Amino acid sequence: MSVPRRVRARASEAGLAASVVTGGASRSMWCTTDYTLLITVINIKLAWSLVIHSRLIRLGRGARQPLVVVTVLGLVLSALAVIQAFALATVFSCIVAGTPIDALAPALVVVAVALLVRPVFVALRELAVHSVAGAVTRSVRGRLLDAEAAAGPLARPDARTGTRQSLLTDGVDGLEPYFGRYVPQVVVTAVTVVAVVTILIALDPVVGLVTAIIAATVPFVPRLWDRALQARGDDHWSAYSDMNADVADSLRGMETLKLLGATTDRRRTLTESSARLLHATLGQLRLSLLESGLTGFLLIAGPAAALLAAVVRIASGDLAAASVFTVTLLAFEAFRPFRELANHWHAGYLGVSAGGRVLAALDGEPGRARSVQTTDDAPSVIPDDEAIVFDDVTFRYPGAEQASLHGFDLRIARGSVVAVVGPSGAGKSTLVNLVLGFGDPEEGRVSVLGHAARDAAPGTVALVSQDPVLFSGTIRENLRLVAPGASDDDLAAALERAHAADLVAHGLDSPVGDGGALLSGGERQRVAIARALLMNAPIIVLDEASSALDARAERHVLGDLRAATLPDGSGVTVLVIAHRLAALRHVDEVIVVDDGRVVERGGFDELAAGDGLFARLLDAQTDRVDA
Ligand SMILES: Nc1ncnc2c1ncn2[C@@H]1O[C@H](COP(=O)(O)OP(=O)(O)OP(=O)(O)O)[C@@H](O)[C@H]1O
Repeated sequence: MSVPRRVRARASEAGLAASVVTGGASRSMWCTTDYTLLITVINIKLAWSLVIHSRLIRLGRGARQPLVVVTVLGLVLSALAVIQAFALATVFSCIVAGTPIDALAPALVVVAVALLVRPVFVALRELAVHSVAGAVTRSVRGRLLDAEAAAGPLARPDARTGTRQSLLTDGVDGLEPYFGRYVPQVVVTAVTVVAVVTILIALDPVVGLVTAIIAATVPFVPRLWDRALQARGDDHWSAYSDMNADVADSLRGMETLKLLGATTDRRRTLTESSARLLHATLGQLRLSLLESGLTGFLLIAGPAAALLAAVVRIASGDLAAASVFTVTLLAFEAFRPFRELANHWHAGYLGVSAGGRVLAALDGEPGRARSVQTTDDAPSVIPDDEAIVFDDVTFRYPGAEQASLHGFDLRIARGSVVAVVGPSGAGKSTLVNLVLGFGDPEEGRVSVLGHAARDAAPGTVALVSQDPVLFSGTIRENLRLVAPGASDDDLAAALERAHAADLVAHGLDSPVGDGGALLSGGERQRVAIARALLMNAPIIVLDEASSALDARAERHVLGDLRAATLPDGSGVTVLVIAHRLAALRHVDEVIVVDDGRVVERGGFDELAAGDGLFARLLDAQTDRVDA
């Protein structure tokens, strides 16, 4: 393989074959160039498809612009490094050739400028990396939270809180280095390697080819362990999120564990999950070190092989001796981006392990697996005066063998106050979940104000549960959550309607504590009822929401809710699930549910006077009170 004389001449003249590979190049050289470029392009394509996980790339769509900026800045830094290498090679060649010191000035100025501007671009790139990280985490975390909210509590009943929390925090954070550093570096590496190898081929095809072959091998090394590394990454993430879930469970249930005398057993569980995490971390580390060792060897072997090839070519007279500096420094630059990429490799794998789970959580966005609900297709035949309609509904929880509701029919008129009662496990909470649109029936339809429940506009149904969630902050902040524009008078009025005047007297600025810990159970429930009233929702569902109040207060709250109206003057529909039946004396209708079906319905007095399930449940409670 001969090198064009013209190229050799130039290389010997300046120590720099530098830039020019022109039309005068021989056919054999072009063949070599084509071949090398082909290898490099295949290499880039493979590296891209194997190193970059295309499904994961979708997660970075919120950060396209800063990603481009980081990549461009990375390319500028690489270009500076190559220019600096050229200038240094010129300096060395001139020194060796005994060129007067004045002639070195331009090259020294280039080196000085490159050294001076480099930190500026490094700083700019760091800022851009943080923008990518911020944009990716904001967008992915937002989408995950939306998916969580849309899925509702029934979608992933077996998902542990700590596991979901890990995904939302550390899992999303794991994507930061993947997108901020690893992905742009893959592009920078690919472009730099192609550019530097092309220049080396122009200098000397043999040296260029040797560099190209070793450079093409580097991205394949981690591929040898790809599956194992990914499996170890998955193990590591599972162990990590399981341990977090165990810690979260333990913290939440600390008092219960203490009262049950189960702290020792719990400690053992935590020790075991820590040991599993340590084992998974060490396993991943061992494999990473092995892979880093081999990659590191290739990164040293690459420039060394290029230097060796250059020495052989110089010895055979095919390359000017002065070119040795250019070849060596450029060969080093061809492998430098790989070194940076290798540093981010670990981050890349973390991102891949976490990203896979993030994608799984986002699968089917907005997040709810649908079953057979057909309301969309069927024209609505819901009369205007009906707020909630269950039309021959059969519902089964995901994975459950038995249906929890079968052939369930129920029509609740707008503005009415209706109670649903029944023994434990009858299906009352299931009914509430379906009204809230958290699940889809296997058969039949659930409609809320004429729409499929799952399509009801946000704010249509206000739920107050037995153990409502209050957020750390003041009473005012908790109420303003649903009515940001409400005045203090509005807040106080809502609290009074929820029979929480004592809390008004206390002051709206009173802190409620973590999860409402500074309030009693009854106070928490009343604040939650006031919050539901402030929502101005046309339907309010109280699921054992007044269970912590005394019987008189519970009766009063329910009585007041009868009078609740919306801003347009229409009445609020109230669905009450209650165990304390005596408190339901003034509701419009009582629906009695048993074994997933409506078994009785009617007025309180009518059912109480009968001999059905309601009368038996009422008798049982009266007997208990009498006893
Ligand atoms: N997430 C779930 N997965 C599977 N089955 C469930 C799930 N939640 C409830 N069930 C089952 O559905 C049936 C109805 O439960 P539901 O919670 O609706 O009863 P309930 O009337 O509200 O009972 P309680 O008064 O004790 O709260 C029960 O057999 C229960 O075991």
